[in-house]
Amino acid sequence: MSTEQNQGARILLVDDDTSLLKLLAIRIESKGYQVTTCESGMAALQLLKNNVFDAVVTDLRMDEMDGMALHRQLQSRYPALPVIMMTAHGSIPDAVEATKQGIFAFLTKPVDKDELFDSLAKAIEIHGLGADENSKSSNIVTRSGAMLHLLEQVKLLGPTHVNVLISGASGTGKELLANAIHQYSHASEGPFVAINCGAVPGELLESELFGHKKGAFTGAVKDHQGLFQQAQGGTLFLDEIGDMPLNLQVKLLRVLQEKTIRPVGFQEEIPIDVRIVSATHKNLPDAIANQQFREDLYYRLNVVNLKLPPLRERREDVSLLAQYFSASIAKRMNQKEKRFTNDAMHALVRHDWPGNIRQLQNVVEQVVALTPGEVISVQLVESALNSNESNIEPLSLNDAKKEFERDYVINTLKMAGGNVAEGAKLAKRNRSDFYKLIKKHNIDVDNII
Ligand SMILES: Nc1ncnc2c1ncn2[C@@H]1O[C@H](COP(=O)(O)OP(=O)(O)OP(=O)(O)O)[C@@H](O)[C@H]1O
Repeated sequence: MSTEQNQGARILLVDDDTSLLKLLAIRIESKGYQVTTCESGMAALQLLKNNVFDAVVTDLRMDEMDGMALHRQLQSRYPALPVIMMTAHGSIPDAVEATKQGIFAFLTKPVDKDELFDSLAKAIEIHGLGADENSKSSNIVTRSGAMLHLLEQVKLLGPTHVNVLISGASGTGKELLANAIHQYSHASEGPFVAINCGAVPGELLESELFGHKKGAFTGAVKDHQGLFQQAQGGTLFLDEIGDMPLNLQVKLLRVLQEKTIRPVGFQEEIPIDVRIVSATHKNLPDAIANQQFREDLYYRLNVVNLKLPPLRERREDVSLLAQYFSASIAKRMNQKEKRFTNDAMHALVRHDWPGNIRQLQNVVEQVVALTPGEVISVQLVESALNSNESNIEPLSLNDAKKEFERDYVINTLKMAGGNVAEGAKLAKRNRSDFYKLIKKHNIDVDNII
């Protein structure tokens, strides 16, 4: 890590030897760090209550609370905070034991300044900068500049009631961000209701969203309240909006314009007061160009667009999230929190995370479950990364083509209102060719709308 990247990193320096404290502070500040000093473990804990630090450098031998006791306190209160311990020559505890306890580095006094700078730079490279205050008010764990900027926008947007479209790859935290928008809105006391439009078959989605009357169709054995009504006075999160069938897109647009819904089989309109946050991993302008998404609906939903970066573009969040997930498991299972060795953490930070935060969460769950002691090894992390990656099998080119062709025919038929001749025209194919495609993919034309 370069000196420029250290700018702003906040170091808490603890030593009861005041002259050494001053000297070390000047040295560390000369490298571009911000240094806060204090003379006891208790004072350090007090400072940590109201300030965020990125690393702690502490003396081992101190009266009342020594460096190890301070470290134990820090470990339970701030597990992601790296601790560098300084000690007089000859009193270094067994290095293996020290690493097991999660101490980032042991330095002998008199401290070699290059060794100190190396340890600090490495600690901040691996652990990144501390989570920011802004992220604490939502459930979003982050210290990434891009994410903190997004959270600032969320704070501003929350109370405005405008529709927000979140774009980002799978597992980047779209639902969590949608929930943060809700938390910052005036309707935060109201319900937050989420639906994945891609996971519900088209024919069911309409009644899921708008509800239905008993007997409106076969299987409608009683009145059903739709999600719009369930979200009344709150927020409705429409995940994977790009997968919504075209006929429903028309209905949704009408709802957004009229601010009323009509459950299937109902005669009367019901007024609704619901804020819409939607999300997609698809490129909607492309879907519009391919006539798979309505442009007018896009502009209604996309009053403001928030883009969630993939995890590999905010690597500074990896260690924070990994420790957060490990701590959450410990809390859930009522166990002691398991810690990663420096090498294990480095392996996580270097990884590319195609499945983003959800994948990181899976890997952490896996390694925590397979670690008998308290320290998670690099070997275990590497094997979890390998097995996890091989689970995400890419489609073969042939399968991808088949999938695309099938979706294309279905969407074209939808646009043609289920009329095969019209569909063939839109696809610029003759009718018998288009029929062959319908047969090849086993598409039920009668139920296409
Ligand atoms: N910054 C974060 N801090 C803590 N947990 C997070 C964060 N981002 C995501 N998660 C967790 O990761 C998991 C995936 O997040 P989420 O469901 O919000 O992603 P998504 O983008 O909506 O995924 P998909 O596109 O697959 O629906 C969830 O368990 C969520 O709580």
